[in-house]
Amino acid sequence: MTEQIRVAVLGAAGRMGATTCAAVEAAPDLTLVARVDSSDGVAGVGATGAQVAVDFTVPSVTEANVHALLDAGVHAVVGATGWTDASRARVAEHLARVNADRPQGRGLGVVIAPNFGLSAVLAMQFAARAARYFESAEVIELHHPTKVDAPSGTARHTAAAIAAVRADAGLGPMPDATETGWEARGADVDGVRVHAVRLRGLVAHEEVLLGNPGEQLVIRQDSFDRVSFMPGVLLAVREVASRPGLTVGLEHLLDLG
Ligand SMILES: NC(=O)C1=CN([C@@H]2O[C@H](COP(=O)(O)OP(=O)(O)OC[C@H]3O[C@@H](n4cnc5c(N)ncnc54)[C@H](OP(=O)(O)O)[C@@H]3O)[C@@H](O)[C@H]2O)C=CC1
Ligand SMILES: O=C(O)C1=N[C@H](C(=O)O)C[C@H](O)C1
Repeated sequence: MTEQIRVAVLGAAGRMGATTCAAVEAAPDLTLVARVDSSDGVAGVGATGAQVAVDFTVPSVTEANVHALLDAGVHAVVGATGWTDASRARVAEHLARVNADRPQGRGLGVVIAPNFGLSAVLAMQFAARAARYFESAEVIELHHPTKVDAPSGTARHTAAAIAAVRADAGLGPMPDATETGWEARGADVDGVRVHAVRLRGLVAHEEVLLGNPGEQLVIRQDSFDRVSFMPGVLLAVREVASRPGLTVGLEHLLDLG
């Protein structure tokens, strides 16, 4: 029999949490040992024997959950949004501290992925690859109307990557003659405009528009069902223990990073 990885799911009653519980239960090498909801709190996860916890909670609690998991000696796979450079840096610093006290080769790992869907990861990669060749770039994310945060974590990550590539290539600000009505031009993420659509019937979708004189490149991905995120989530659950420290983005587990 293959060695089982014991998994806890935080936010288990939510849309992604419930889908993750089903995927873990269906995986022959994983055992679901805890379903943690908002009424339970994260404190008891260590006592469940979980080796890895998957966090699909909400932006307001996910960072605190990760710190509690690290204090309990549990690896973390994080899909919840709301992460910033500062909160990621605090987790990296916490990891360095706990791992200094752990035996060689037994360090804790945290994988934070703004999007576990292969189509989304590839769209972000393609957009970053293309960004240096275009004068203009804008991001449109489209989601179900029950989503609490905007713009999406994926769109922020996409825009930040485009901005980094543009800066590296020495591209200046994008052409934009707007003088009035800035509220209609979307959020500014590192100088890249990001537009958020909330529409009944949608799940999770993103378009990156790249423009030059006389031409346009559109990169689009669609997650029609939350099962699309599960291969990425399960990959991270299986890999996190062999990646001590902080990993941001599923691309690094797919050898795309
Ligand atoms: N990385 C990725 O690939 C993806 C990321 N996401 C992200 O995942 C997150 C969850 O999305 P979704 O499932 O749609 O949202 P839901 O609102 O359906 O689920 C969130 C769940 O977390 C629970 N929760 C809140 N606080 C706690 C807590 N302290 N401990 C345990 N559980 C808690 C909520 O319970 P209650 O309702 O009782 O408060 C709820 O059941 C979002 O940030 C979303 O953006 C979504 C899809 C893919
Ligand atoms: O809330 C969602 O649904 C999603 N959230 C993530 C995000 O904000 O990027 C990932 C995906 O877009 C679905």
